[in-house]
Amino acid sequence: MTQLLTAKNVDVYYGEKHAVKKVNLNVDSGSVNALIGPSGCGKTTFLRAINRMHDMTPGARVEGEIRLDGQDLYGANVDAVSIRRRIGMVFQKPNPFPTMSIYENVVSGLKLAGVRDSALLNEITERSLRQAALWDEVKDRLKTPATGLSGGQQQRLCIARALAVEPEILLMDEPTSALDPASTAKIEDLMSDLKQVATIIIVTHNMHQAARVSDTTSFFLNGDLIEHGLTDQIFTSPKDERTEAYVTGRFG
Ligand SMILES: Nc1ncnc2c1ncn2[C@@H]1O[C@H](COP(=O)(O)OP(=O)(O)OP(=O)(O)O)[C@@H](O)[C@H]1O
Repeated sequence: MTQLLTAKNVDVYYGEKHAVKKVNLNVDSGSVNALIGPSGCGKTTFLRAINRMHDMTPGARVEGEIRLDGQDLYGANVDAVSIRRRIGMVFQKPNPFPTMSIYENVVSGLKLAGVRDSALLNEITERSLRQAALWDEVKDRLKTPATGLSGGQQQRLCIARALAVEPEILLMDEPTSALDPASTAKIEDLMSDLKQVATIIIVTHNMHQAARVSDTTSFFLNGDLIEHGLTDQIFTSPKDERTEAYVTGRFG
């Protein structure tokens, strides 16, 4: 495996608030990486730094270096929109475009990028919906409103929409926290297939989920990355006593 993403001395501030402190992290391509830690420890803040979402947050500031395939994502001539095409995101609450059909949701990013060839759009729609394990459930109603889907189906649609533009990395911010157990299980089952097409970084509150789906785990506390390692090691033989206290449920 090759290192796809490298974060070096990353700090994130909201005004005076120092939310992420000197974080160093390397992510291999083709892996699932979980970010865990108690509420407010900076997981989401770090995740959003990776695809420059803080560019849109008034008062937020990112320092340090984040590289994708060697390219400095905060470099002078780098366009944030092109970064978000290479690093897609799925949010906590499913957010399909409410006025669009299932099909239009999936192809929205491609259309923005100027793709007009309908055979190609159809082909990518099927491929993306299959990758998100939704194709069989929606193939006969692609032109119906996305809002007619269940919450779990809407979240898989959002995964398909993110995959359609073939991102190298997919960021997932607590993607199952608004879903029922059956929908959660479906998305967890998807992870090992998804990592064949995109490297995944997932924020989760659910330690069982991190243990089930990820290859590596990073434990955050008060903005510091306390420990990063193979998920098995983090859960069975953590090196730092704070990690141990957290993964054994003593706080958080
Ligand atoms: N837009 C913002 N403006 C100011 N402070 C913020 C903002 N967003 C987050 N924070 C603060 O930054 C810190 C880190 O928040 P963050 O959302 O990254 O934590 P988290 O680990 O993802 O928490 P949770 O698990 O509850 O989602 C918290 O103290 C939070 O209150």
